[in-house]
Amino acid sequence: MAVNKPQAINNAQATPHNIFSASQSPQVFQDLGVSVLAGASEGYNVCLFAYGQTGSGKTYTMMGTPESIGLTPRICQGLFCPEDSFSDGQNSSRVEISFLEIYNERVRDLLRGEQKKRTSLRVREHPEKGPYVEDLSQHMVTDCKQAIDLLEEGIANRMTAATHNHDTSSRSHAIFTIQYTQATLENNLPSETVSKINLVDLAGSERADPQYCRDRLTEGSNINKSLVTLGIVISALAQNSQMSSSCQSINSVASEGDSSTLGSHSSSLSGGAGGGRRLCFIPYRDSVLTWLLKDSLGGNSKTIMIATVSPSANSYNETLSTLRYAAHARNIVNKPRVNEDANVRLIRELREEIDRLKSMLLSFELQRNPSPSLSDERDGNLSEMVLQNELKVPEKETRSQASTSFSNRIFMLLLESL
Ligand SMILES: Nc1ncnc2c1ncn2[C@@H]1O[C@H](COP(=O)(O)OP(=O)(O)OP(=O)(O)O)[C@@H](O)[C@H]1O
Repeated sequence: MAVNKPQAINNAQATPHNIFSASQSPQVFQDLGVSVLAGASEGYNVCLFAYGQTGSGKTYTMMGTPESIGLTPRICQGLFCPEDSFSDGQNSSRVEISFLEIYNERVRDLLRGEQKKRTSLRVREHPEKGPYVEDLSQHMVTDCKQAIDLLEEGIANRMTAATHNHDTSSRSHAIFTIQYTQATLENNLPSETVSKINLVDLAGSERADPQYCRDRLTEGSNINKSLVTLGIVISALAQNSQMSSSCQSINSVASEGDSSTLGSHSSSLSGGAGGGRRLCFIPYRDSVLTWLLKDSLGGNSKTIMIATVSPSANSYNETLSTLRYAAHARNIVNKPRVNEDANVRLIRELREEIDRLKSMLLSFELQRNPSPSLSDERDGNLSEMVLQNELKVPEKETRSQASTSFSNRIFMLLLESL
């Protein structure tokens, strides 16, 4: 799936020897896992999900086996492993883990005590943070072993059953989430970034067989329903992204050709430059899976889709369908942003602005304009802007929800720098 500039990574993009025989070799981690860790260390949300027909290797890729560990445990290792650490000694980090499954359109916590294991949880939507699962347990971990223990506990609690193609088929979608919080001190200014890493192992799709028992049929129809919704969401997002980029190129041609026409082309896609076409509605809420992955699929996240396919000729139709999904997903352009405390960012930007205006004042001072009235007026305006920014910084500082010690430190630094 694309991320601002296309960075789609699926099997079709992997090196040729990977296409049908991707093993659990460290290469899969190198190709995908390292970019997940890099994105998280920069403060982005990251999502990696495996999609493909039943038995094609999703769980094997995401979780692995004791002999050949998968991407999820390797990513956990990467977070804690000193040689892969992105910390420079000035940073401190906190890791919290949650693990849920979506079974028959209900959310279950895979890391709950025995008695609460089967309780289904509610999905709610926060106006800023987006969809979340109410009462989902969060587990703070301080080393890799604790993270892997939680992963194993969750896998043991997950729903599996035998199907025609696969003896231990995953009958639920599993989302392993790592919340990675980093506190850093950059140019003596504190900042805190929070990245969410969603590692998703989807349930496999399979054609319904009337000989299955009722439970299996219900499971199958729910799995298929959510995967169909995922497909609709992916193609609608891809369509919107394509419309958006064609609109941008029309705008840039227009602005190059005649700047006076810019206003008429810069309207939203619904109407104006989109040639009358409207952005598609994205039916995220038609399934719990797409609702929970709303941000990962079409919002603030760097997202990678792994398409797993079977080499068997019998799976031709399923393989074709998986590759179609992957081809659509490649066209999606997400808008990831660093998840930084907004007040801390504003204070830093204002401080940069103060520095910029101060240096402008200084350079005007040095090469004074022969026309004193014009120069005085310009100097007066700049001084006014510097003063305005200086006033804004402490005001923002008071409102900041950031830690008091951090805030005081920023204020002291600003006072020192003035
Ligand atoms: N690249 C691979 N190398 C070796 N064995 C593999 C590979 N991929 C999958 N397998 C094996 O194939 C079987 C099915 O794989 P897996 O459980 O990962 O499928 P799945 O796509 O998750 O299926 P479902 O959707 O039904 O859960 C497993 O026994 C797994 O060990």
